[in-house]
Amino acid sequence: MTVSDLAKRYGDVQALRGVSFSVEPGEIYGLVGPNGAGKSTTLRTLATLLTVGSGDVSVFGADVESEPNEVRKRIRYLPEDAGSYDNLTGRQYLEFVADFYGDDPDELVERGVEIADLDDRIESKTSEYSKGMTRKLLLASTIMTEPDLAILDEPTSGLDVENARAIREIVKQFPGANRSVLLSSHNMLEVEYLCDRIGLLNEGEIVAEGPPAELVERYGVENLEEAFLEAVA
Ligand SMILES: Nc1ncnc2c1ncn2[C@@H]1O[C@H](COP(=O)(O)OP(=O)(O)OP(=O)(O)O)[C@@H](O)[C@H]1O
Repeated sequence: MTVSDLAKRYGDVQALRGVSFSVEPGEIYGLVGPNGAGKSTTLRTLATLLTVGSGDVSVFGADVESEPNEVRKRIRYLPEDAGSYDNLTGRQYLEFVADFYGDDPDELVERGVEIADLDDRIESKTSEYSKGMTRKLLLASTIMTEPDLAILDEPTSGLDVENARAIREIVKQFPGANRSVLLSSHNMLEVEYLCDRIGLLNEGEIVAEGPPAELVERYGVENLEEAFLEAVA
């Protein structure tokens, strides 16, 4: 997956100013930056939901603008504010999603139930779920289909410590030889733990990129938060 010199404007707002990065098979790549840096805009463009302003964006060789259906076959996207269908139980929601994918929906649902790890609450209506339970269900429904690329927008935002940790473990387990993750976060500790490489995004530009430990070393600082401050200074 490659993003090359992506720029994007909303009216007067220049949201992205020439963003370039790639995600290699098997890795977890994090786009990290403050509110408004352009993380969601980048992820939504990759997920074929926004037009490319200028630049090139391709996923496994397919161009997101000219071949969006090819891209959609290979990716799954979890928006930050995603909801489920309130009148379904957790299991029914997984069944609903599984029917769109794969030849064996039952197997997908079983995998989803296992990933969500909600015990018997999987049989409860999702309208009764806490935010953490909903996020676990949605993340399970996103990755149970084993996409080549899972695009996760702020997967742990707004969750308590325990739920955030559960989500991180699910994400950490996901990559395989041909499966990678692109996520966004403004939590530096989280990306330090999760990501093989990160891109520090600020005001629509990647100001530094590399493995978290290498960035810390490059700037001669104690942690990623300080590295970010140095990179934008
Ligand atoms: N639909 C829109 N219309 C106008 N401006 C927008 C729109 N969506 C995003 N923007 C602006 O584009 C810039 C980048 O926004 P984006 O949501 O991509 O950032 P972000 O890094 O995901 O931030 P957050 O962490 O707050 O979600 C911001 O200045 C934002 O106000």
